[in-house]
Amino acid sequence: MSQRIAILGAGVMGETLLAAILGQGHPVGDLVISEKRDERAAELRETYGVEVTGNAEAVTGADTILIVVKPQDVPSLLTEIAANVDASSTVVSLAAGILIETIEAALPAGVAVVRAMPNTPALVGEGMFGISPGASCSDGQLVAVSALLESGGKVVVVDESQQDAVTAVSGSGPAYVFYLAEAMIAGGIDAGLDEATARTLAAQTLVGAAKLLAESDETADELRRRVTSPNGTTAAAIATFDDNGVKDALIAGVKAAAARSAELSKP
Ligand SMILES: NC(=O)C1=CN([C@@H]2O[C@H](COP(=O)(O)OP(=O)(O)OC[C@H]3O[C@@H](n4cnc5c(N)ncnc54)[C@H](OP(=O)(O)O)[C@@H]3O)[C@@H](O)[C@H]2O)C=CC1
Ligand SMILES: O=C(O)[C@@H]1CCC=N1
Repeated sequence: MSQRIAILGAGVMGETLLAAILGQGHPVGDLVISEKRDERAAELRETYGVEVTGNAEAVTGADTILIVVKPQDVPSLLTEIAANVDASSTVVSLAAGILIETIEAALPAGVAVVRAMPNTPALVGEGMFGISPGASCSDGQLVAVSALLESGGKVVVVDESQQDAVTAVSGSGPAYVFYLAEAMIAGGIDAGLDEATARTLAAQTLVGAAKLLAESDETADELRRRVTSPNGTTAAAIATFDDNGVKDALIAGVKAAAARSAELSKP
């Protein structure tokens, strides 16, 4: 049975989800994306062959509605679509910090709501999604949302109370890794490499280390120690990081992201 999917918001994450869902083999005719700007709408039609409309039109008759606008734009969006959302629809919000109860209160009673936190590696099929069901979401609806998002990567189900932490670790996390990559590339250039070579070395090192972490039973700490020969090069680097409080600063950064996510949840 065909499932009509509406994506509301055609920014970085909206386009990422569109590409991932199409990549999973969903017929383009089952999808619709909303966009106000004519130029952007034309670009989306041309690139993906997808239907582009306004929000109210997009949600009409949609089985699954993905909300992918900025958190501050969610309340007005909900007001705009509420009358056109069918009670049998599943609404998935990917907006950081927006509570399930806020969405449920703005939509017709009984609409199934799922809060999801994605990340941008979904663009290459290696995303991470933390999802939380609302009170009206059945097990079957949650499984269907999970299967849809798996088009972009892995999915874990968490209690909504953990969403600020999920946001801080995996939602914002790719930015921390790119920050590390920036530093590895800059350090490599200072040490004598050209930029392209430094980028290749850094990128493949991050891919390889991430794969090792994902596939190994060892802790991150154990894996790090296995790279670190006594009195060797890695020991010199780690000692310098520790002297400069790098790990403490990163932990503080993750906590700041969680705190900001919690702040975004406040009315
Ligand atoms: N980017 C990321 O890594 C992640 C993002 N998210 C969440 O995803 C959501 C979107 O983020 P992101 O894609 O980065 O942001 P963007 O700003 O790139 O995209 C948001 C899009 O929504 C559009 N928009 C704004 N208001 C409306 C409206 N009323 N109807 C339809 N479209 C509208 C904007 O258009 P215009 O620019 O014209 O206003 C813009 O194209 C956020 O809530 C964020 O918290 C979550 C995890 C990771
Ligand atoms: O920075 C943000 O607020 C969004 C949520 C997680 C990643 N990007």
